[in-house]
Amino acid sequence: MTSETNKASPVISPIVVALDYPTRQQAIDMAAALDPDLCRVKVGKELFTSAGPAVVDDLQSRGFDVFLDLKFHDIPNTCAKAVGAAADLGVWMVNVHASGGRRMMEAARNEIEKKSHKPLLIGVTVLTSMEREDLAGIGLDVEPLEQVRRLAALTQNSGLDGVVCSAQEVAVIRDVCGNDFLTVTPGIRPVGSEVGDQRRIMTPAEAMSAGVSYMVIGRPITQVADPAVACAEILKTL
Ligand SMILES: O=C(O)c1cc(=O)[nH]c(=O)n1[C@@H]1O[C@H](COP(=O)(O)O)[C@@H](O)[C@H]1O
Repeated sequence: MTSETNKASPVISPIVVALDYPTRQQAIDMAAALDPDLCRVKVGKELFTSAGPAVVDDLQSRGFDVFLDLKFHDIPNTCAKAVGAAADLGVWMVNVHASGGRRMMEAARNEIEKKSHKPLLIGVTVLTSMEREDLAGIGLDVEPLEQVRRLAALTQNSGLDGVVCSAQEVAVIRDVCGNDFLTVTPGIRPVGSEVGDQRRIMTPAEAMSAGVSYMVIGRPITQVADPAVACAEILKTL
């Protein structure tokens, strides 16, 4: 269900740089150091909440495809309208929490189908910061891989274009959902970089071999002395 608009995107790199900043200016400064032919960018909750939709316009006018990562999770009507508003911003990709369930995801899909610009619609499975004990804490007595597999199948059956998951789960998702179903993987950590709050991680090269469609990378690029060099170095390993 990938839209024509997105198939036409000229960027061949799988890297999506997470612009997790508190101000528009910091995000724009980082974008200025990056090449829109070598990566896409992600606007998440921190930046969107502080800078608003204008920052999406700023980044798009600089040539970047924007992944609007607001992980919508609400009743079907509210979620669908939010996804529709994201489509109206012209973003390349938008996501919802798959745990919002089939009716919520179908409503989001249907809303996008009404729009002239159709972003890729992606379901977040199990956050890459979570491991088995975190799932137990919310009442799920299951391995992350099993929960990811279940939510990926539900996401595909609800008509979405792909999932956010860890690169560790990509092989299983390809088995269950096929090669056209997109996998978007945060939790990417080059050898030697700080793991921080992430738990289910892989290096960029491992993620590439696992067959991820896109890898989301934040701090290993944005928190180093030369982000452009870090991005180029990671690309070289792929
Ligand atoms: O949807 C996401 O992008 C996302 C899902 C997930 O399961 N884990 C995850 O880390 N993310 C986002 O991916 C980015 C990862 O950033 P770093 O950990 O700094 O590389 C952050 O902006 C997270 O909000």
